[in-house]
Amino acid sequence: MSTTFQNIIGGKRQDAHSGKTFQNINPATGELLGTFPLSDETDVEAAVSAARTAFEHWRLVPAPKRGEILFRVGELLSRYKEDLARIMTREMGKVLKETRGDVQEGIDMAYYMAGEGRRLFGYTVPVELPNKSGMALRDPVGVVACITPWNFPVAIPTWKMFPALIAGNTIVLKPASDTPQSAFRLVEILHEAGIPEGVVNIVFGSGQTVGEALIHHPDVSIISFTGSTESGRHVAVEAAKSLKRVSLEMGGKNAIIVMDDADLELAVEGILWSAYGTTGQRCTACSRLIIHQDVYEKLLTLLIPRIEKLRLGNGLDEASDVGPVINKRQLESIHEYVKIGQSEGASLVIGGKPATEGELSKGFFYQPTLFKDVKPDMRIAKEEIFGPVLSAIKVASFEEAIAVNNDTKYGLSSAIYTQNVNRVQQAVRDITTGILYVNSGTTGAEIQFPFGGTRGTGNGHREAGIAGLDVFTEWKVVYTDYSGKLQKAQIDNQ
Ligand SMILES: NC(=O)c1ccc[n+]([C@@H]2O[C@H](COP(=O)([O-])OP(=O)(O)OC[C@H]3O[C@@H](n4cnc5c(N)ncnc54)[C@H](O)[C@@H]3O)[C@@H](O)[C@H]2O)c1
Repeated sequence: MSTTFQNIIGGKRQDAHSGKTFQNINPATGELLGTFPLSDETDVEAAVSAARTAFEHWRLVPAPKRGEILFRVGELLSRYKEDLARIMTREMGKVLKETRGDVQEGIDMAYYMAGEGRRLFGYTVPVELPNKSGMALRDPVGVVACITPWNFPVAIPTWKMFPALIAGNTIVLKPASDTPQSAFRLVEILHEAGIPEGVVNIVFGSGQTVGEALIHHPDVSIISFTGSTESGRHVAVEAAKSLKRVSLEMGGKNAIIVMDDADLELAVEGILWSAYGTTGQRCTACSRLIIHQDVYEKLLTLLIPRIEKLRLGNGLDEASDVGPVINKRQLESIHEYVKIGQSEGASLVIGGKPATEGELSKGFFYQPTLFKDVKPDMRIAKEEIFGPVLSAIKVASFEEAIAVNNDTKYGLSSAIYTQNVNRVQQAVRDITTGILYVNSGTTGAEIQFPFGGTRGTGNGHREAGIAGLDVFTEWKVVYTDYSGKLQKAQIDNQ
């Protein structure tokens, strides 16, 4: 059943100023799910204005009280978890167990940040003069624009909004146009939990119009962006013109290294989950498999039948392992990369085509694909494909494995399978990445740790954990001199 949705601005539901709309489609079936407002600068202006007004009272609400509201958000997300997971599976395709996990990330973040309401630690340290004190505390920054992708439609907005909210900021959320319904429901739940009107606003529309207007709006203090490196670079360049603070979480070309001493059965489990989970459409998905030459053929022999057994299907069907890709454009882009891989001389072992049998023909399904004999400088080994395509690369040594892993313009997640404790320690030292997994796949971040990557994956910020608060707060240092006289630092104590 298709429904018409509206923006939520200042607590009120509103159509786009233009009156235009766009459609929300189920990628597994092609079915129309809903119609959303195609907003423009006027809608952004209204949303930023509502957020700016709300900031003046939200920043004064004691943080423990803000935490109580976030705690209720966590409770409501738990209550509505199944509904939200089904909305998400319908609009972006990943299988139910994964969309339940996506909501769970939001629940975890709500409880974690609710607790921060009674911490938000600053610090005090001694000062150099007598009868004087000093402390550093965190101030909110103002209006935060959250620009989010479609692959984690609930988790990613919560990773941005909850730390921003606990710190006293207000929000304009612009979700991806492929997954507007999950974001809409999330904002409804925030309001049901008691988030005051105007504190969280949602505006639907394109990156080129709504996103741009947010980047350039003088009352937006921070852009918190997750998406492709190409879009993120553009956001950074545009925001730099007004010295706007930008936090970027972008693409990945993540690798699993399998050494000659690895537990190969265990490695196969991690490879399957990391490469084909979410149909390969995770920023942390494994798309490069770096295998020591002594176990190369043996590992592939174990892996191939397991890939063959993966069941493609509608994510709402509990029997499905792998859902569709997000849209036709992405399906075509993946297939283009497969053709590039073949033309570069890689050997296609399995998959390599859109899946069109029976019901699959209605949606955007792609066969789980494996290439072997891939060289590190081939495009399929260098560029983010964002689909179920894995490239197996053979290496002769541990050192070569590390070098191949690090030779990428991205740096989000890496993994190594080995039983050798010395190699583990060397990998911890030498792999340049934001996240490293030992004897596990490249996915599975937990919200209490910093999340983000090096090189083209990010711009030095991290989301989640305590580090996530740094994006949304400004340090303020307060010196109090109770000596009753002018004391000059660096002068009077010489
Ligand atoms: N590092 C991470 O934490 C992380 C997590 C998930 C996804 N990703 C990355 O996201 C990408 C997939 O998501 P996507 O296809 O939605 O990315 P995308 O860059 O196309 O879009 C992301 C968001 O940016 C908006 N946008 C696009 N152009 C814009 C512009 N000019 N100005 C402002 N906003 C603009 C889009 O409308 C969308 O809301 C992949 O590259 C993936 O690796 C990264």
